Amino acid sequence: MGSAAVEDMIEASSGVHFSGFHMDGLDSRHIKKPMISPATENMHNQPFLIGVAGGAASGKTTVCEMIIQQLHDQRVVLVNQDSFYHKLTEEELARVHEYNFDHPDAFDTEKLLDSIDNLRHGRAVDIPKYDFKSYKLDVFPVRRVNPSDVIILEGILIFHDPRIRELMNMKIFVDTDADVRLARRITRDTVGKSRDIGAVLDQYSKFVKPAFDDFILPTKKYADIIIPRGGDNHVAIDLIVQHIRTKLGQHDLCKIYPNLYVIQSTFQIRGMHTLIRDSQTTKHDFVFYADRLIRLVVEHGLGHLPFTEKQVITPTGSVYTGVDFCKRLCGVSIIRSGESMENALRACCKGIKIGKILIHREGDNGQQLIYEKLPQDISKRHVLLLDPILGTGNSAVQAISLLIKKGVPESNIIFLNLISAPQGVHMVCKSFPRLKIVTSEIDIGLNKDFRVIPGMGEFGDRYFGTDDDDDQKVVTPMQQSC
Ligand SMILES: Nc1ncnc2c1ncn2[C@@H]1O[C@H](COP(=O)(O)OP(=O)(O)O)[C@@H](O)[C@H]1O
Ligand SMILES: Nc1ccn([C@@H]2O[C@H](COP(=O)(O)O)[C@@H](O)[C@H]2O)c(=O)n1
Ligand SMILES: [Mg+2]
Repeated sequence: MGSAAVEDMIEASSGVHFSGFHMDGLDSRHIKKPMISPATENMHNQPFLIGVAGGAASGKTTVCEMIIQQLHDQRVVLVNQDSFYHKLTEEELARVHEYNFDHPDAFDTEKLLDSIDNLRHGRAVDIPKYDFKSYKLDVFPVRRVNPSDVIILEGILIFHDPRIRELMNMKIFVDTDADVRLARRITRDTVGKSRDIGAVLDQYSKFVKPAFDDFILPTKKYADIIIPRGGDNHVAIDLIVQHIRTKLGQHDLCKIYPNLYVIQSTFQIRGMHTLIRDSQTTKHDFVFYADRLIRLVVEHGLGHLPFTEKQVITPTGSVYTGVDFCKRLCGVSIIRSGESMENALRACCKGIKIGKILIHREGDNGQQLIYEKLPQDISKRHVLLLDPILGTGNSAVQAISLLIKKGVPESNIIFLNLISAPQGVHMVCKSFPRLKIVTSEIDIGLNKDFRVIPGMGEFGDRYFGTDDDDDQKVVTPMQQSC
């Protein structure tokens, strides 16, 4: 994904992610509003942008219609590249059989980009309808396209321009044999568009086939998914729809960073977050609920380790085919807050070795590595890096860089935290695309003091009891019942 797209995502993804919670009943006068930038105030959810390319009559529209049908409960719009054909001059119209409709220059790509930009920023656009018979764009009535959760861009050359390609979250290439495409084209153009068969074959050999070879086929390499047999391939379409559904349920940052995992939110998890974030929660309850959440994050993180298949004999004498845990493993905690996660890791992985890293923070950027104690053979182990809060990402980057310097492959590091700020996620995921981050919630951002907001204050102080006035804190009904 391109830098412009990433910057837009940063802007949008810094916004509140309520995950099913409503503000009804809350008295807004008592809620301190975080200081947020105007860009964040205008935040919107980023649509999931899908590109569908392939030769003419390969089945692109058919595939798109099948996806849309399966996503009937979502807001999905289809934008055809055809709508952006340049208007032909009188001269071109007079000699239309010499016009190359399959060349990238036949399309008004700037206008297409402008429409996509508007849709991505939540603005409706008017798109002309293209009439294949008259070769004209019907400006009246135009088609009004509203911003949606999923935008599908379809067209023979939709992957040609890198600026459009970079905006796409998923790229599909419909791969259908040339003879099938030609046969369908002949039927479509003669029966559907009342064209003369000689002219159709002439256009095919003069323009369509060379353009396919020179411009369309070379874009196949950009596809994330290649669908052979188009609409007949129900398995591929089901998988694509499943993937889109997963992505729609995720935080915007997960759409751009495949190495970021936010554990599935439930009301239990939200309840635990509510307690640990509440400034009135007692130290005892803070530790109890933080430990519960940490355990969930640790278990989720362990799920990302490689495994080997293992068969055992059960007491009934039957064979059970399962998996064996990854053996070469260690934890590394970033002192001091990270140490709060050690017990959960020890509880899950008996006898696990745990190393420590201390990074001193001076303001935002003055990071200094003060102390490290790591297992000697760390380069041969998978490392679970522990820190409950990911803020600016500066300490995390220092710690990860140290692990890599010690010979730990980037892909062997799983960074576990409870709360992440988008700024830290961007920094870590961009710097280390092969590492995995597992977190339980992503917050709005950082305040001017680089503290995560809404956040939960100084985790280490609250967990280890080094903050003050614990006695004044009240016990809530939920704390009593759970
Ligand atoms: N799997 C298929 N089997 C039979 N006909 C198909 C299939 N997929 C598409 N078609 C037909 O082929 C023609 C071109 O399909 P379409 O989806 O419009 O392709 P494209 O959008 O790539 O030009 C249409 O008439 C369509 O009905
Ligand atoms: N006036 C026109 C405009 C375009 N074409 C052909 O349409 C093909 C693209 O449309 P698909 O739905 O098949 O993607 C392309 O091959 C153009 O040659 C046309 O024939 N007349
Ligand atoms: Mg089509």
